[in-house]
Amino acid sequence: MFSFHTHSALSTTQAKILQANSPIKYCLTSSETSHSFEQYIGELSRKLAIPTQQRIKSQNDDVLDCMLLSPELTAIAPNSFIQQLVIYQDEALAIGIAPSLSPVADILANVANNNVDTDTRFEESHWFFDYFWFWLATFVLVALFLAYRYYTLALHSLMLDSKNFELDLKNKALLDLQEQLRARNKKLEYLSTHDSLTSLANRHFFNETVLKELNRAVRHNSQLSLLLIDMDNFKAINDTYGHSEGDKVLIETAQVLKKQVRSIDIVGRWGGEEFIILLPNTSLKDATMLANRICEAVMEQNITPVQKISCSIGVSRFKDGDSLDTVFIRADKALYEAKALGKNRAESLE
Ligand SMILES: Nc1nc2c(ncn2[C@@H]2O[C@H](COP(=O)(O)OP(=O)(O)OP(=O)(O)O)[C@@H](O)[C@H]2O)c(=O)[nH]1
Repeated sequence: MFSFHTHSALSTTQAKILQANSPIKYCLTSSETSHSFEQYIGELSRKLAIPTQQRIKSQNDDVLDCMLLSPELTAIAPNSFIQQLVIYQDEALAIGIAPSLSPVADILANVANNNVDTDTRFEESHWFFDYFWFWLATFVLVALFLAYRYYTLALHSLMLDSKNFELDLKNKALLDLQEQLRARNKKLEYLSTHDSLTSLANRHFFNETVLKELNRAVRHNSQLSLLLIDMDNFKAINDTYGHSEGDKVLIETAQVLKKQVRSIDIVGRWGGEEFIILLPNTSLKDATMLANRICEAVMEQNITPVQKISCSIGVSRFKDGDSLDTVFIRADKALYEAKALGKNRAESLE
């Protein structure tokens, strides 16, 4: 492939050579070594009777194919020289070397036909080199812009990461707080529904549970019984051993009661030294049997230093239209009966 270079597009070595041969203006070069081109120029020079053209070589391989028109050729204006090259193109064809030179011939023909000033034409054909600084500046600007974009994006991403990290920490702290809150709520709920001394259901929770169980019993047409338990001679225990020993008796008795019932039964502390047990799906007879078993179990306790302690129990059952109050009254009557009959026993009232 052949090309024309203006001075500005030539290498330093080429420019020097040109200067030495001043005022030569243009340099016809090929990127490949081309003997046919040399021959072509030689032939043309001979036919045009142009003083011998001069081929200048340098140590630089790049310039090996640089063909300079000798200083004598400056007598011919570049345009007219080019025109003559075109004129002799046919002759070049005749000597069989033109085909490999067709790119050169095409360029020359275009220049001649368009009647374009060679300077302009050649400058146009080397737009890249002539606008080198423009392209370089554009490239640098684009590179700077991309670097800036990358930098801002990276910075943004870093800031987001840090924000995310911060949010993660806050989120974790919130989750911890939520967990603590949940645990406290659970504890509060437990405290509000259980007796602090015995850990049995308190009266409030027991009342709520009775309502649910009563509804269930009505729905399933099942029996529901109630035990009212009162410790015997508890005042004497307190008086003899002290209030804290009395508390201990209440705590241990609560454990005995829990052990005697099923998991579906609800044991509560009604108040003072009184306990209450709700027995779902239990007849009055079975409830009375359980009450007697409880009396025996309480008696079997050996609490130091009180040792023997007993309780009395009143038993009743829910009938149609009953509420906790009405059943409680009958159970209390039965309890009174048990006390009256000598304590440490169970009595029932339908
Ligand atoms: N240690 C302790 N004593 C309590 C508690 N609640 C009530 N008492 C006591 O239980 C005693 C109940 O006494 P009373 O109602 O006279 O009944 P009692 O002595 O058991 O006699 P009977 O019921 O007839 O067998 C009182 O002395 C109350 O102070 C408590 O939580 N802890």
